[in-house]
Amino acid sequence: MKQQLIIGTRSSPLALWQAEFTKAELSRQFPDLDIQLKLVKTTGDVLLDSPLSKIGDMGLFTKDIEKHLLAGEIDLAVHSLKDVPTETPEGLMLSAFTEREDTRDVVISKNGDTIKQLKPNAKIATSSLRRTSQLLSMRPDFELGDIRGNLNTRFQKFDESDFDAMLLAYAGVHRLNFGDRISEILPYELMLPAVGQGALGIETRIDDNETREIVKVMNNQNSEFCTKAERALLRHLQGGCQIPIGAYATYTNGTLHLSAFVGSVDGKRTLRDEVTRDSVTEASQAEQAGIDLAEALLARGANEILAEIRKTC
Ligand SMILES: NCc1[nH]cc(CCC(=O)O)c1CC(=O)O
Repeated sequence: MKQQLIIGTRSSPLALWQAEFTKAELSRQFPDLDIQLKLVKTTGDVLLDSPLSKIGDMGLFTKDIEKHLLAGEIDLAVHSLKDVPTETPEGLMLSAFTEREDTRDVVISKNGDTIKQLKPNAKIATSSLRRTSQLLSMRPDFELGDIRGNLNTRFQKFDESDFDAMLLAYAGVHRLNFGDRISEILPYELMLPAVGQGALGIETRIDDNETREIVKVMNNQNSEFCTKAERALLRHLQGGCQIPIGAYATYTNGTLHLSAFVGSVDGKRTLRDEVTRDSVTEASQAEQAGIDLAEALLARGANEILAEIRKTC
């Protein structure tokens, strides 16, 4: 039995919260294990401060930590699952999908306005194509801009800016105790979250059976099936580009339900569809539901929307 376990994490306050949470859970279940955190600076963190950077679902937050994992300098990596690319590097695997926090997005507005209440042509901060597309499809009048940095920095910059509102994930806002700043929790009918939003993905080396066995206690089957369905959908659609796509799965009494959205960045073309599968008992069935929904979206015109986006990415 292993005596020491080293967790690799980014050093942002949210990443540290998530790594400390993982450490606490593992310590509770394995009291004799010596668990240490190792902070890793990632390309994504460096680029956060550069205004020209285009950061997104390209593994910029995960690649550097994965190098440390492959080199054996850390035993496991704790990521926000939504920042983890759908293709995992050779030799590594996601060994646990934690129970999800509320997966919805939230509006933080200066005077407490909801999306509907915000004034015409309000200035909204978001850098995500997914949020941009869904937001503009509801409110084409909004002027969108960008606030960069980790969550704490974004709150600080937002308060000093002339933005009227910003959009964030409930999970991060709640974990860092900014919950009292939430003006509206966006219902799934208006805003589908990012694939994997609200869950942590715990990554290990494939050949490290001992660590895999230990981190299994963090796995939540419901979360695993739901996020695997969402990730299979994304893998089937994305083709190396950051695209405006949202998805949300539930898994109750053996029934998996998956909703998804694909849209143009300007929000003028949007597609939504869903699939329900009964008697799901294996992760592979959940993944198949994701692939089938992706195919249905492609057949209904997602391929044209995506082709347009790929021209510029
Ligand atoms: N892309 C940044 C990121 N990665 C994970 C979270 C929050 C935690 C989560 O959504 O799981 C955030 C911030 C945000 O989108 O508001």
